[in-house]
Amino acid sequence: MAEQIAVLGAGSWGSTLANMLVENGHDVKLWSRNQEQVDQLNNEHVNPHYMKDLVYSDKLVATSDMADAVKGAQVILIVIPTKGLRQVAGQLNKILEQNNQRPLIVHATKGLEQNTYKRPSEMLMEEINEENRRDIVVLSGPSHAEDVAIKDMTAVTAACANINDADKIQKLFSNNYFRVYTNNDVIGAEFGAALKNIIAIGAGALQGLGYHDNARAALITRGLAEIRRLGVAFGANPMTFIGLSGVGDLVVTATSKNSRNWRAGYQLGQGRKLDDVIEHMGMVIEGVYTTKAAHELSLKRQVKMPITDALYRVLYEGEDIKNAISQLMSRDLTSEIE
Ligand SMILES: NC(=O)C1=CN([C@@H]2O[C@H](COP(=O)(O)OP(=O)(O)OC[C@H]3O[C@@H](n4cnc5c(N)ncnc54)[C@H](OP(=O)(O)O)[C@@H]3O)[C@@H](O)[C@H]2O)C=CC1
Ligand SMILES: O=C(CO)COP(=O)(O)O
Repeated sequence: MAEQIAVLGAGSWGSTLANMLVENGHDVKLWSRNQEQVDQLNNEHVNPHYMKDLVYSDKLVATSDMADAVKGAQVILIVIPTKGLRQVAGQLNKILEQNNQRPLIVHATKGLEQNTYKRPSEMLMEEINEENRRDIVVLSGPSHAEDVAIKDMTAVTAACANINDADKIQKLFSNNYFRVYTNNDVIGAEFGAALKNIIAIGAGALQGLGYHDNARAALITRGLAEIRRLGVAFGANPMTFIGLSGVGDLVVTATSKNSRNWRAGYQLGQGRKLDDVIEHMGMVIEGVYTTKAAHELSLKRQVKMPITDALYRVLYEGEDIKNAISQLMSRDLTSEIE
């Protein structure tokens, strides 16, 4: 059945999902704060800054008026980088209050908030009144926008404490190339999504420095061990980390040139400066900010995250990457299984 869906955020992922939802037969309004981008999407059906090869459906309606996007929507999908999420959610809350609206809210944001270390669903629950929302659904998993745009086979997770809401999102989003599984572990899905970006930067850096397959496999495996450790300390189900929003997303991000986090790491490995890498990416590199949040959180919770700590020193304290790698490799020898 066709649903009315609002998508907030017209970057790479938001605009690609909005287009896919139109092709799934839904009535979709895509909100962007940028009027020029809205005009390009409506008139030329392109979004060249974010998705240079995608021609969008002429049934997709873009708008820079959030109230217009949201009016009457039964489902609202939020695809805003972590840094802007609270502000957009606050704006949305005012509109929902005025309309007396109670939609199902889904987000696809992958990060942790600076200083508070909150997960995206926690930020959304704080910013959007309980009377104006149901449980939050997390859409996560190995899903580069570039692959979904060309209808490559993709499988993701819809996680929600209320499994009926996860089921609803599973049905709305799934099609013959995009398969959605459900999970009730929101904490695990969000920690997996946020923390894999740190490891992806590390994997790119290793490649930029000239390391090979063994190094990448070691980083991914031991990276997953520390992602799971932090997630479980906050109540995540350890099984989630061997699922799509765990190892699945880690593998795709840590092995693909489509990943902005991997590309950032690669350039750092090749000797470029962080500010320069951020400036030239033109899209969000969530892992840079999540490294700081996760490093601080791991100290606070006394959870060992040696790879995250090494990357923190490289990104925020100017340590040479090669030194950080030697330090990692010369730590006390330990058991693989805790
Ligand atoms: N790209 C991908 O393949 C995937 C991305 N994700 C996650 O989705 C989230 C969004 O990523 P992605 O779409 O790739 O990011 P992009 O950098 O491609 O786009 C970000 C979008 O968010 C908008 N935006 C940023 N801050 C604000 C704000 N304060 N108010 C309003 N709009 C804002 C930007 O607007 P403007 O252009 O005006 O700056 C832009 O439209 C991230 O957390 C990412 O990790 C998840 C799965 C896949
Ligand atoms: O989360 C993603 C794919 O699942 C996107 O990763 P990047 O942000 O590294 O491009």
